[in-house]
Amino acid sequence: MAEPLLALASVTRTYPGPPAVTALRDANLTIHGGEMVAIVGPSGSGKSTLLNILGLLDEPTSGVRMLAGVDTSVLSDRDRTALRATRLGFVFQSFHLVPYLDCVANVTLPLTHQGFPRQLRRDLAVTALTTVGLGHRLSARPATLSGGEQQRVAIARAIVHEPALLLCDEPTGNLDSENTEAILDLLRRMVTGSRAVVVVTHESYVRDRADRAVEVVDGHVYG
Ligand SMILES: Nc1ncnc2c1ncn2[C@@H]1O[C@H](COP(=O)(O)OP(=O)(O)OP(=O)(O)O)[C@@H](O)[C@H]1O
Repeated sequence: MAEPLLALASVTRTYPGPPAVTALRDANLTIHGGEMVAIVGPSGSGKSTLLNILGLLDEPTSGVRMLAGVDTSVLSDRDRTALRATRLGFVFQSFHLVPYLDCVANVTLPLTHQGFPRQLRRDLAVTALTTVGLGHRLSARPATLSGGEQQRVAIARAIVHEPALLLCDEPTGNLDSENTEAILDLLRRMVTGSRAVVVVTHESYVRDRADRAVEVVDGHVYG
């Protein structure tokens, strides 16, 4: 089998407090390119903590995290940030678009510090916006778009640099059922042989669209 995109082995995360809270206990998880994985579990069970660790936004207290074969604990902060910026993309419930920038400018943001020439940045943003069905709204500001369209821009921004792993936190939480379906279809299309999509969700219909569900219960990761 191909090398996993991302693997956690015996990962524990304890917030020091006081009081200290162990939000993730001895977690093992492997994610391969080509799969869509749902992360589910009760409120406070550790889903956000897990997502932050998967996304290199937080560090394990103990255990090993490998991203694309690299043990991330040996990296400097700078190299870890660079790995996150090139290999990972993020989609959030509240779209986090910059209100005074148009769609193209929002989508080029992740490329700004990666040394791409301006014209290439624009071309990549136009391609990403076309992929999500917004090729006709390139110069629109977020406030002039529907919620579903804003989330499409956020997805374009998350894939513009061709990340290996797309991490989504309740991506349909602010959308009606029609837009939810469309966004789930789109996220499924983002899964390729070399790319995986991970979705934290409370919704059973989102879970049903994934290839498998990982359950987090009281900091334990199952599945
Ligand atoms: N920065 C922090 N400091 C201390 N404890 C924290 C911190 N962040 C989270 N926790 C605790 O860790 C546990 C897991 O929290 P986490 O946010 O990962 O759960 P969750 O499953 O994402 O919850 P929800 O579904 O409500 O968003 C909870 O007991 C929470 O109170």
